[in-house]
Amino acid sequence: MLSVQNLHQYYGGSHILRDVSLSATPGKVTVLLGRNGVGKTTLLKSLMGLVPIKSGTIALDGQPIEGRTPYERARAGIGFVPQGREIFGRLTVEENLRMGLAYRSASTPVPAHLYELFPVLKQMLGRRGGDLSGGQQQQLAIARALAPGPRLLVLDEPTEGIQPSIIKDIGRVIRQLADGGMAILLCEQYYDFAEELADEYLVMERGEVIARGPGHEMQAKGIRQLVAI
Ligand SMILES: Nc1ncnc2c1ncn2[C@@H]1O[C@H](COP(=O)(O)OP(=O)(O)OP(=O)(O)O)[C@@H](O)[C@H]1O
Repeated sequence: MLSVQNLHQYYGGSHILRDVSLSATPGKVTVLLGRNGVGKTTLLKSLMGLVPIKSGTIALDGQPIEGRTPYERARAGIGFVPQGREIFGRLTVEENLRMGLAYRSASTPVPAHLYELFPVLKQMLGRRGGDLSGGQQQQLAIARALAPGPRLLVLDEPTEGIQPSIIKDIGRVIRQLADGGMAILLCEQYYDFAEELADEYLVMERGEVIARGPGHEMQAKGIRQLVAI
């Protein structure tokens, strides 16, 4: 489904992504681990077309997308949950969800199954996004990304600053989505959460992928030590 080959990216003279290759597959959670500042967010933004790449290819179902706009990539089936959630604080929960449907017709309803995944959102439909807790905002950001029905969901550190009970709920939803056939690319620093969900893992250090393999090997390979602060 998603195939990234030999990606390089620079901010000015700084070489930020160095020959990064990875893939994400339907029905699997691919976890990207790395400490602060190794280039995870830059990689995800490159995938979404939010920052330009210098060289390399990004393909969705075999079709190159690296020349496409973020909007076109969303339409092609990629949902993005950005770091820091980027909820519209002055819009209601329902309006935030509708933003996820912006490229559909105005009468397209918010899919009801989103409220089954995140029941709290149904109770808070009229509440302003800015009045939600961090965990509720994170759930809203995930639901907004899911609203148009993506085939690949890309999440940038969804556990950052979130209370443990909501982290558990988010983990359950991610597993459920993958079991339903969605491809998931999850960028994380929280090792235990990542290990529990990973079907495949990659570790980045200074812009390079330094380790990769099946999720069940993470413990034996000592991956925790690679990302410990
Ligand atoms: N707009 C920018 N201009 C210049 N340098 C940047 C810019 N954004 C990020 N960087 C640098 O690029 C490197 C990678 O940053 P990035 O945010 O991708 O890392 P990260 O692994 O996602 O870290 P974090 O977990 O803190 O988000 C860092 O050294 C950062 O300082």
